[in-house]
Amino acid sequence: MESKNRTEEHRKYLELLAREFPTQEATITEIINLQAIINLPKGTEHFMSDLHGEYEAFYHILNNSSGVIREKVDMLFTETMNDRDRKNLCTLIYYPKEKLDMMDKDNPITETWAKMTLRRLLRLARLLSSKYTRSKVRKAMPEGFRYVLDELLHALPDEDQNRYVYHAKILDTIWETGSFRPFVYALTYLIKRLAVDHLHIVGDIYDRGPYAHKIMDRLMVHHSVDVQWGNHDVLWMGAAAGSIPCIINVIRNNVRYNNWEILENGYGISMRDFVVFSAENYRKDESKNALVKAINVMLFKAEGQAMLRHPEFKMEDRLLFDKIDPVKGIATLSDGAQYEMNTTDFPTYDPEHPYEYSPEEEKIIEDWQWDFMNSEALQRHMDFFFSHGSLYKVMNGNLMFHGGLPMDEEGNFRDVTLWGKTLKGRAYMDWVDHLCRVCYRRRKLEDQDFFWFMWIHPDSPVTGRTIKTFERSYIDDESTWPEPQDPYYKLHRKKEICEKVLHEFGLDSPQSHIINGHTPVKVAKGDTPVRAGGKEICIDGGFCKAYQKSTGIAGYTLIFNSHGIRIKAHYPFQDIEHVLTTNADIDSVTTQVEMEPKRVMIGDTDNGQNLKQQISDLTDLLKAYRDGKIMEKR
Ligand SMILES: O=P(O)(O)OC[C@H]1O[C@](O)(COP(=O)(O)O)[C@@H](O)[C@@H]1O
Ligand SMILES: [Mn+2]
Repeated sequence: MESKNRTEEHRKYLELLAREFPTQEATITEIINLQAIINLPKGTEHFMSDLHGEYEAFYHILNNSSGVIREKVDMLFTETMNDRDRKNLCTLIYYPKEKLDMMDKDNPITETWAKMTLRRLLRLARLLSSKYTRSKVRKAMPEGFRYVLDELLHALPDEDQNRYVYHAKILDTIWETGSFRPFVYALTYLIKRLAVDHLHIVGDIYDRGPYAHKIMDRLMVHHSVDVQWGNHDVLWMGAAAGSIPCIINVIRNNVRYNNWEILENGYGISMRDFVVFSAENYRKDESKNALVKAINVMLFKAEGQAMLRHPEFKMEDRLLFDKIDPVKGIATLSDGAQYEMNTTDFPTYDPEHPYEYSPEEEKIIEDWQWDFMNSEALQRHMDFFFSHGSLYKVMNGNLMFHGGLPMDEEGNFRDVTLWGKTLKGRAYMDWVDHLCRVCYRRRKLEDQDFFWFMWIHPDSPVTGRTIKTFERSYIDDESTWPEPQDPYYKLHRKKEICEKVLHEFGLDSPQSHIINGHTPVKVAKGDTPVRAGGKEICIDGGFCKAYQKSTGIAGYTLIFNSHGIRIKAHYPFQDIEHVLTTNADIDSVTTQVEMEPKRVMIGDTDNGQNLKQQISDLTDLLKAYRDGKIMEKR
């Protein structure tokens, strides 16, 4: 009975498939196409993490494809071009418009140079396209020049003399019709598009740096990308869903780094009333910034209220704002120890009701909540996190997440009770991912609070530490600042723990890795991104300028192609202007993490498994046509 049902279901499925492939020829063509694809080398995946608003560095690394374009240019042209010319060619590929503008200003571009450059770009595009089917390359081409590009890329010019003449004629026409520039734009776009097949962002796009909104706009037009949520991203989701403690944390993170543009111009969040309120109510006689003093007070009130609403979060020891002496400037921490505070400026503090907002604070907060919830751009960016993102992702043998999983000291997955369910390991991660999605849509008070839990709580998979914003804000004695972390963040340096985590997610291959961010790799202090016998790779390398002193570099990209995994450590990036005038690239150091025992083909990837299934279904369909069980439609 069971198997009869299955046969019946399969037949129905084949009938649906027959709508798309109505004849034997159509079916055979598709089988051949898919067979060809699975025998190509796997496409290149790039991974980046902890971008923290550094749009320019991010954009440059996108443009230079993490340094891969430079490698290919060197590979093809070291014999025939000197170093300077190769660098010039790279800069042209990265920033074609700006580079051509600059060249034109000095000397008009000559026909000879233009044609030589086009030939070089075409050779490069040909090299990069060799890993893809012709159809995929065609789809990757900008529409306007698709036909010409296709002609020029396929059938190599040295195949025969006629081809060569034909290609030369096309180049003549491009020059004569004044299409050189748009053609260079199209070709350089294609080169960049082919150099990276898929991009993973392992969290923390937002905060500290100024232009996270521009990063989001760029990611939203990327051809193939996914995001694993970071704690800062989740904080912004919560703010967009109307959570007041999340909103105030967002404002605080950006006020402290002077990022007005993202708030005001990026998302239309008005800071005016808040600025006026701070100036009128907070003293100027201290070195402390009035805006920071004002936002801190609002934060500890909002967070105190949230803790009181949620005794189940068990955060009593973080209820510290009611235990201050605002006049003497003394804070009492949960262990009873007292510390001098760095300010006594608390104009809105009511000792009877320490967690209540003043009427002015209340009004500002209400307006912000409206702004966040009604910012079209912000809502669009956050929607993208849900359509293209998740808490974790498993792909081609790798497990990606921003932070970690709750563990005990022995390395067992630790139970967490959240919204009525007690779970651990992967089941807990799935539950948290699910709750984020539900809460983002529903947006009731408890839904909003859930995002704040995700930002602040040691049990949150994207945070995993006790956040000490109170101590870091008010107490200069830095011995109170360290934020104890979940045991996971120590244990994940052991190979057997990583293997256990990977196993939990169905990954048992020797070529599996955990890829994460969240804790900056302090290269300057001898730390390395590859740990646990190669099982754990942390790529939080400090795109964030504020952290570059401790990391010593300016970000990592991990590159996983058919030959294996490499890491590129990038050195600090100045700005685009500097690249254009000096051809400076972001220098990078490459480390081979792992070589594949044999070249990885598409058939070996997760997508390859789907394709093989499709081939098998199409083969069944072909048989059904031949046996007369399904009729062809011509
Ligand atoms: O995910 P990240 O980048 O570690 O950010 C979270 C950390 O940021 C902090 O809020 C400190 O921020 P700043 O470095 O900007 O002062 C810590 O309290 C917290 O642990
Ligand atoms: Mn983080």
